[in-house]
Amino acid sequence: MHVSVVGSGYIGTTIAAWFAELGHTVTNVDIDEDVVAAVNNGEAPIHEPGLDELMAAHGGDALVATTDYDEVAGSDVTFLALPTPSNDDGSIDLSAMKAAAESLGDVIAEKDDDHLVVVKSTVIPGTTAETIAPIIEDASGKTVGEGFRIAMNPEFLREGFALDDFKDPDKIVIGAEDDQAVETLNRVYEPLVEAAAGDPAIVETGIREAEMIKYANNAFLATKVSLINELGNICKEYGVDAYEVADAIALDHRIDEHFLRSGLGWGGSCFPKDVAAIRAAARDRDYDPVLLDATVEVNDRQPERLLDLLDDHTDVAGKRVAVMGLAFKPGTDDIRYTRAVPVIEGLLERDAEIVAYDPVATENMREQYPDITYADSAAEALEGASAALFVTDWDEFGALDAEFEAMAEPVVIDGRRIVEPRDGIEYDGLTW
Ligand SMILES: NC(=O)c1ccc[n+]([C@@H]2O[C@H](COP(=O)([O-])OP(=O)(O)OC[C@H]3O[C@@H](n4cnc5c(N)ncnc54)[C@H](O)[C@@H]3O)[C@@H](O)[C@H]2O)c1
Ligand SMILES: O=c1ccn([C@@H]2O[C@H](COP(=O)(O)OP(=O)(O)O[C@H]3O[C@H](CO)[C@@H](O)[C@H](O)[C@H]3O)[C@@H](O)[C@H]2O)c(=O)[nH]1
Repeated sequence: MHVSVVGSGYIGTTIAAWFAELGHTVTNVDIDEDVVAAVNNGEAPIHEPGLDELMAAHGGDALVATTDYDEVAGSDVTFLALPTPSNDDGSIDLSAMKAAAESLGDVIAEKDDDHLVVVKSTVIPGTTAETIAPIIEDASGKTVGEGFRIAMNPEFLREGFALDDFKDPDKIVIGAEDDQAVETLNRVYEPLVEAAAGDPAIVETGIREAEMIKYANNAFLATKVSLINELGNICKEYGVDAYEVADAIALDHRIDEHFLRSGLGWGGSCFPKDVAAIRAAARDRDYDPVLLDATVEVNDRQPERLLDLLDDHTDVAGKRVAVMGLAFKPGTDDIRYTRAVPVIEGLLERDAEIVAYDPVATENMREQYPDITYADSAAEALEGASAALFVTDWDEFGALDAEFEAMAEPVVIDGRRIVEPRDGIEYDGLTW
């Protein structure tokens, strides 16, 4: 099939590359010329393990990027993989989606065959049918079901594992109100389902349900992490090993072992924005989402708790402090809503001299904090530091050993349970 993907960010690039790998012809549209050039040169515009190889194989070949929406006309189906960031009140900003819907409508106006538009972005229930579809109708002069069709197909992949998650998903959710849209989406995913190592469930449901399933998924997982963080905080007060407790409760299949790592809490481009959006949407309908409010409150407190632990061990004013990890989690250069930001802010308030290290996210953070020092290695960050705060659980941090000996004062405050306590360091951790 000929598939087009609008937006070539974390989701758009991943799905475009995979659709090409699965044998589809793929056209990728993005407004950013640098992104388009990278894709056509066979380079990944974002950092994601394994993506370089996939882009090298298909970029400029089965996968061609363009800034020109007209190129979409030759495709059978278009996925909208555009950002839906938070407004100040938590609701989602649909400006990119609306602009793309209008451009797509102009293309559909000129097209003779039927076209399927699939919302891949995370949007509040009602958005696809009540906001996106009418814009395409106005711009194309056609109506849903006559000239074009609409569907919603949320994405559940995780950054850092994007390729594996996409090719081997637990579920594929197809939200649509007409059989032809369902059939087309099933054909798009057919080679993926055949190649998947597991047996992904295909959930055929309504458009609103598909939109809500995405928020429910993320709200559930974010709440699970906040719950284990709350329990971890209580464990610490009682000198109980929170990870032993987590391992034991995970044996109950109703709980399971995933998302039970307590620590600094959740960041990233999705949980913060999606929990904020569904809380705002609930309030919009006069429903008070007390549990989701608490989910966020627990999460907001974790960096403060880390900084309180630091204060228990040393006064960092005027001292060099290493911030170990800047990405919101390992395996990505994404710093959106990373817990590193409240940690850096807390250290700046304490007049610490910050030296930060991350294996891949340094350049992104440098744009936000140009005035702090960035080290090229973990060893360089630790050298001469009076304290080290572990913010991201990169594997390489777990292997640090002799490097701690170069610290001025070996105070190690672990936000991610990544450093093993040992002789020679003054260790404290959020949940240990
Ligand atoms: N990042 C994830 O892991 C993830 C996972 C599941 C769902 N999602 C959802 O997918 C959506 C996209 O997220 P993302 O992280 O890929 O976003 P992103 O910010 O990484 O990428 C968006 C891309 O869209 C381009 N763009 C912006 N406006 C455009 C327009 N009018 N026309 C064409 N291109 C345009 C940008 O240049 C950018 O390359 C969001 O709704 C997000 O919630 C993201
Ligand atoms: O036990 C855990 C698991 C995760 N986290 C933190 O939670 C955040 C999110 O992690 P993860 O879910 O692995 O990364 P994302 O790439 O943000 O993926 C989430 O958000 C995506 C975008 O919506 C969804 O597609 C995925 O299903 C969903 O897991 C990160 O800050 C992690 O450090 C923990 O603190 N403890």
